[in-house]
Amino acid sequence: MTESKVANFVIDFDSTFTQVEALDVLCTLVFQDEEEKAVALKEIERITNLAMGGDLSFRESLESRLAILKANRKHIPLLIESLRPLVSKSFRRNKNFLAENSDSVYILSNGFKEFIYPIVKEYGIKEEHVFANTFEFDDEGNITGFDKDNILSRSGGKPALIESLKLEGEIFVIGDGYNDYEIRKEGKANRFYAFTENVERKNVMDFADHIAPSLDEILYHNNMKGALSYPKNRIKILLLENIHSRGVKIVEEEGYQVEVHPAGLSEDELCEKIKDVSILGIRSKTQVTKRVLEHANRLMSIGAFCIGTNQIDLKECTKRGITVFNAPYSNTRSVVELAIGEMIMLIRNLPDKIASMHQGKWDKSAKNSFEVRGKKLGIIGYGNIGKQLSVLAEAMGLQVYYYDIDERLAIGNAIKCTSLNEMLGEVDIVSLHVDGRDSNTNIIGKEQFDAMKEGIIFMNLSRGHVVDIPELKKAIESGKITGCAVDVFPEEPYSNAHEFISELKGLPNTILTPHIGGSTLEAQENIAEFVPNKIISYINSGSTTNSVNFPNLTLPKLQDAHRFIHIHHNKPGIMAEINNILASHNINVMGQYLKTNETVGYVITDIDTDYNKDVIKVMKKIEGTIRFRVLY
Ligand SMILES: NC(=O)C1=CN([C@@H]2O[C@H](COP(=O)(O)OP(=O)(O)OC[C@H]3O[C@@H](n4cnc5c(N)ncnc54)[C@H](O)[C@@H]3O)[C@@H](O)[C@H]2O)C=CC1
Ligand SMILES: O=C(O)C(=O)COP(=O)(O)O
Repeated sequence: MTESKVANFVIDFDSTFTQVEALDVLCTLVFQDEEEKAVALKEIERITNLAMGGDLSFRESLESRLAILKANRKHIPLLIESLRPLVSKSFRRNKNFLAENSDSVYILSNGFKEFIYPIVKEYGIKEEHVFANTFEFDDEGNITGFDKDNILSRSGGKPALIESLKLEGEIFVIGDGYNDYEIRKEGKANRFYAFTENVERKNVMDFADHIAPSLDEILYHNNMKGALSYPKNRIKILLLENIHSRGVKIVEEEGYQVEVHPAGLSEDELCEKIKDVSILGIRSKTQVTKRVLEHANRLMSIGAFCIGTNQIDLKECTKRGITVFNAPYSNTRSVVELAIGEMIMLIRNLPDKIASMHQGKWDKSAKNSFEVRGKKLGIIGYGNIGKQLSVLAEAMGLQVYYYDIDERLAIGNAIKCTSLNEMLGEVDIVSLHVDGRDSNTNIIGKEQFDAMKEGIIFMNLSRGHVVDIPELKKAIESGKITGCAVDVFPEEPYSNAHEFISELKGLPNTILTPHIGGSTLEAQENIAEFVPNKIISYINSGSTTNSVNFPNLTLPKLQDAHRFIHIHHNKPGIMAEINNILASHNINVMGQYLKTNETVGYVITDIDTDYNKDVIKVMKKIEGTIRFRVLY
């Protein structure tokens, strides 16, 4: 980062200050007929791109575009109205910066002053700092051409104009087009920022001194105070395991640098990839181990786009001040529906019957086929999924029993069991819905299968390692289990391209599914909306609502204040130290929030915006500090 110094910012208008090309918008206002409009727009866009890419002289392009347009003076106010809401987001955000630095901000455009100035003046930009072409009109107000004496109506006009201004100090050009780069090429500017918030032109970006996806990035690059404490484009998010496009869109719109992978990554691959990643998005497959976290120099947050978080070393994340969020309810219903469907299929022997039909065998018989109505269902793990299954099963006439290691209230007429083995000896169908904590490894093994009633139906849609697979196989082969559904396995293939290997393959009346309990489009879309919003809220405000490993703090929106976020190892005295430091720096505290868990303390302090910045260094040095950041 360079030291702050007075520089002149020379800013392009079309597709830089605004998100669009103004003449394209004018076209949509002039042509009422949709077909005519589409043809004209296409032609104008083609010509604009040729000129922007440096393949057509600017004057030729301007003449051709105005000739196609046949616009009139009366269209100009309409154009201004249309452009006003289309000012680029980062320019809107940094309105104060533009106004406060109006002495050194210039607009340099090959567009037209008649519509440019009314837009930019609202951002404090001075009229005498706006350089652009001007229209010529006939007596009826029709736009017939442009002032050909204006240097900006010629190719190479921008460098020539900058030279004529004889500006003092450095000149930084911000633009999306080749003609903006030309100013730098001709040696009339010190730096060219290719502005890519609205369009990315490769042949412009290739020449840039710096590629800037937003004005925030340019201000940050120059150590100047903009609207954001940290430019969003510097936040890299890596999304693995085919996360629904809705989630990708949300983080793209937030302005993050997004990298997407359809499958999971191995530990080695992830160790390499994670180095410059600030946010990681995964599903149930990716193992975020201690070793991965040791490589995660910049990681602030992990989004598990699923329910289970046993694939993440949560303790290590907490120690490192990395927040973890999941989607605790979004696929609950999908799992429950699959469990209901499967228990009906199994009790009717459908997996075997279906297989026989495909082999040409017609086996019409009621032997070993039953209704689920009136049967006893035992649910192990009476959490969100277990409870919802309880409600639906009861509605179908099953008698529900449940067993949970924690105190869980019965829903409806469900019967709570205090002993797992006793419950297993009572029920006709058993369904596992525990979480995947390590201590749940093989909780269903020989002893539990032995305790089950003869002819039981067994389902596991929770985690693979909770069942002893060789023992399950024996129980199926012995006929103790007459129907079995397994959705989750101790070893699952890395991606759809890898083979599924399991000793459960080929067993009678056994449904094997590829961990799809939560794989419905509804669930995936809900998850993809829920998790990014939690992470974005954490990044923007520090809120940790619903975090699975951090003390949960829901924070008010930051207004006219700076926010200090201090994460530290939970040991006595740190809070007092923070407050002593704030007091000794004469800092006016406007609000303070603290929450701890057994590992970390999370302290948020909102302070008056005018403060001695030395305090930041001192806060970072407090012994036990894991992370410190400032938001505004
Ligand atoms: N197949 C799939 O695609 C999906 C699988 N899942 C799995 O289902 C699990 C459960 O999900 P939720 O119900 O939302 O979680 P939850 O956390 O609401 O419920 C889990 C319940 O299991 C209980 N429990 C934990 N260990 C136990 C044990 N040894 N014996 C008895 N009870 C025990 C807990 O006390 C808790 O009440 C998730 O953790 C995940 O691993 C979740 C979604 C989709
Ligand atoms: O939500 C969960 O815990 C699941 O097991 C679903 O995982 P998935 O997103 O399908 O990899």
